Amino acid sequence: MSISDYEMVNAWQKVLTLSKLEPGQTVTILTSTSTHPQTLSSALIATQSMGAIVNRLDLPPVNGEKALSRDSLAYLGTTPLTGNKAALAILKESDLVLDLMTLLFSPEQHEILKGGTKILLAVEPPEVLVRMIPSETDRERVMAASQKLSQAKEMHVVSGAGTDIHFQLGEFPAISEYGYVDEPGRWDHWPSCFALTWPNELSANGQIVIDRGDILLPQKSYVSEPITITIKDGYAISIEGGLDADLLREYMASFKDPEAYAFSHIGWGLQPRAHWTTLSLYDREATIGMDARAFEGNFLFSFGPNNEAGGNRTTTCHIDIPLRGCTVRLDGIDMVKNGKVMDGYRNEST
Ligand SMILES: O=c1ccc(O)c[nH]1
Repeated sequence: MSISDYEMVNAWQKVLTLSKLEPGQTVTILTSTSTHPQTLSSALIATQSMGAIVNRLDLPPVNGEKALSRDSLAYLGTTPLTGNKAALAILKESDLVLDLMTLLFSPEQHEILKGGTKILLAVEPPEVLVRMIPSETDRERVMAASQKLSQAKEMHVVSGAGTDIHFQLGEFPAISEYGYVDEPGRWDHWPSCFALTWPNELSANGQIVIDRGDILLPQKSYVSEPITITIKDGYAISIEGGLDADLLREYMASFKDPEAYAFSHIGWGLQPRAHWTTLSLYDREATIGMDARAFEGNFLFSFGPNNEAGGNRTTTCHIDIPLRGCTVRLDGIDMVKNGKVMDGYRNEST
């Protein structure tokens, strides 16, 4: 069901207030051909209603002829900002960038954040954004989880389907995604609400079973028969199963890049307003699947780059895979048990 302009303006005002937007600050709204018109028009109204100096920067799309999907997270690395000094200059001069285009996993994003500019990504449909307006409660839960991740030395993930994998941790920071940018230099994604980190390089070993009903992104498909992935020293060395496995293996092979089989981020979902089922109710290209990434109790892992965390691996291939029914253990303590978040750690740390 669609959302009224009034509701969407109101949602932006809540998120911008949580993001501490002040009168007189400069906001630049970054758009491209895939930007949702209602998200844009309501952002322009909300930012001006809060006294901001508002710009809009519209950039032509890139990589259309290289990517095999139109999903903005499927083909990474270069963006319309690559080599575009004038566009970088306006964004670096802004206090807040509303990214309605998708800069994620780009070197330009880091360059903009370094100077203290805040970036908030928002590319899901308006009704999804309004259903998951972030809250300070979301932030508290995610911060507690990412604190546990930042203190842990090892993550062990198991499931009844046969997943049994160990990751060593500590080389990279823990990231908290809670949907608003309340500190200078912060990046976040509305909607989200999950904690993640990256495994130490070459440290992942074991197997992951993507079970029936688990989700592949950007494929936006629910796996119909299990896919078994063998992991050795940080890389997927085999991807076996039925048609879903063949499709995943062929898609990753099309990038002709051995780094596509390395791990990107690992973590778990904490958003009670996100649902595993939502993807089954949307046309494939109508969403980037944030319900799948954020639903409470998932184990979200991904293949691809680690430059987002400060690593030196960049690859244009990025696959996000949220699993149900896993137990995620940090240094022997269950953070998620059979797909249910154990919030006890929140009481300990807050
Ligand atoms: O918000 C996001 C979206 C995609 C991703 O891979 C990480 N975080």
